[in-house]
Order: sequence, then structure tokens, then C-alpha cells
Amino acid sequence: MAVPPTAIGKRHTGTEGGPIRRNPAGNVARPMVQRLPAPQDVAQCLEVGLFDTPPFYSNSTNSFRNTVEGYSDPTGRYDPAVRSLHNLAHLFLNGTGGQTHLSPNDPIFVLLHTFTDAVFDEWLRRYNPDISIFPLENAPIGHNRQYNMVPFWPPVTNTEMFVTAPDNLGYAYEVQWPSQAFSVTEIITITVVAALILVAIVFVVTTCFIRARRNKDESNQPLLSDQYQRYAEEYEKLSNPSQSMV
Ligand SMILES: O=C(O)c1cc2cc(O)c(O)cc2[nH]1
Repeated sequence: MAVPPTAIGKRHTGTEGGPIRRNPAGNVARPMVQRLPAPQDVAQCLEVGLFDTPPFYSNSTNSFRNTVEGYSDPTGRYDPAVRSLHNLAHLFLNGTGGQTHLSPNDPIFVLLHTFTDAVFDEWLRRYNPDISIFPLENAPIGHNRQYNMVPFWPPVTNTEMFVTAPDNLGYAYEVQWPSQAFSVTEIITITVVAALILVAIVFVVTTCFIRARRNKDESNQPLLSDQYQRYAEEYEKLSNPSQSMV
């Protein structure tokens, strides 16, 4: 049977899985991927100071690499149920862009991966790490620092790519990075410290004020000074106040 030309056209303009499909936030079976990453997630991810932690895999915890990839929560804590940042954006698309073997067919892939690289670049800029923090061994195949990055051609090692964009690619990303919001613990700590500082300031100012007033009184009325006050008190105690104390 002859295939209608329109059907042939569709087959060739679409992806392996058919035309590009997107159903953003439409995965009702997975409510956690019904949202995009938030600016705060990026800010938190950039606070994860360790580049990677054993086993240098998708279950690494407190690893910037695993956090930006999106297998940890944005603070770096690994949780198998969580998807964040890069992975969350893929899954949010809920269609071609959410399937590893098809996602490059969706043009959003380029934007997502460019932004992910910009986050990595900002991390390199902030922490200025030495290559010695990149795993030398025990990472999955292709992921130790001297290995070539598969499938790039000509071959390029992870070490060669562990460089900021201006040095590596000749351009810089221009992003206004969100700043980190304070946590509840930090807000409480700041409030307590501010209150203590305020009490200390009030105490010092009051003490200075009282001293200044007393000094003024003493210079204006020397008989009110401590020394004469004591004489006065002792004089009061005497049974016969007219008797001389000298
Ligand atoms: O389930 C994930 O975390 C997930 C899905 C998905 C799709 C994709 O094209 C990727 O590049 C990564 C990815 N992660």
C-alpha cells in the first residue's frame, strides 16, 4: 500500500518517537515534577561547596555535581524521590524533552543545557577550585578527571573542561544570580544577636549618661560627692550628731 506524502512528511519532520511533544506540568502521576526549578533552588545549589562526593554517582549527597544535575534536593541532600534543577526541567516538559534518548530533539534542550553550564561556570568562578578536587579514580567510567568525555570528538578530557567559560570557550555568561534567602535558623540567630547588641548599646549609653550627670553634679555641688556623702551618713549614725568626728 502506498504511504500518503503527508504521512511521509510527518515521519521525517518529527522525532524517533513522532513529532516533538510537550505537556508542561501535565504529569499528574508525579506531582513533584509539575513545577519548574525556582531561582531559590539555583541560589541554594550554588552554596554546595564540594564539587563531588563518593560514589561520584547519581546517589552522591552534598555534591554540587549531583545537585545541579538534579538528583539531590537543591541544598545537596540526596533523596531518591527528589528531582530538582536540570532533571526537574526535563521532567517538567513531560514529553520529548523528558526522555533521555529523545530530549535533544526538543530545542528547549539547548537552552536548558546552556543555563546548566552557566550554573557550573558560576560555581567555578565562586570557588575557583583546583583540579585535585575532581575525582581521579572510582567515578563511573568516563567520569574520572583524565578520562575523555564520551561522545565528544575530537577527544577532550574532564580536566580540560574543568575551566570557566571565558578561558574555555572565549565567552562569558551574563546572569543575575539570585541571592540566598535566610533560613529560619539564620533569621532567629540574627534577631537574637541584634537584640543582644541593642541591649548592650542601651546599657552603655545609660551608664555613660548617669556617669556624666553624676560628674556634672559633683563639679557643681562638691558636697554631694561620694566622699562627703559618706561623712554625712556617718554623721547621721552618731548618737550625738553635734559631736565632732575629727
Ligand atoms: O528522571 C530523570 O531524572 C531524568 C529524565 C531525563 C531526561 C533527559 O533527557 C535527561 O537528559 C535527563 C533526565 N533525567
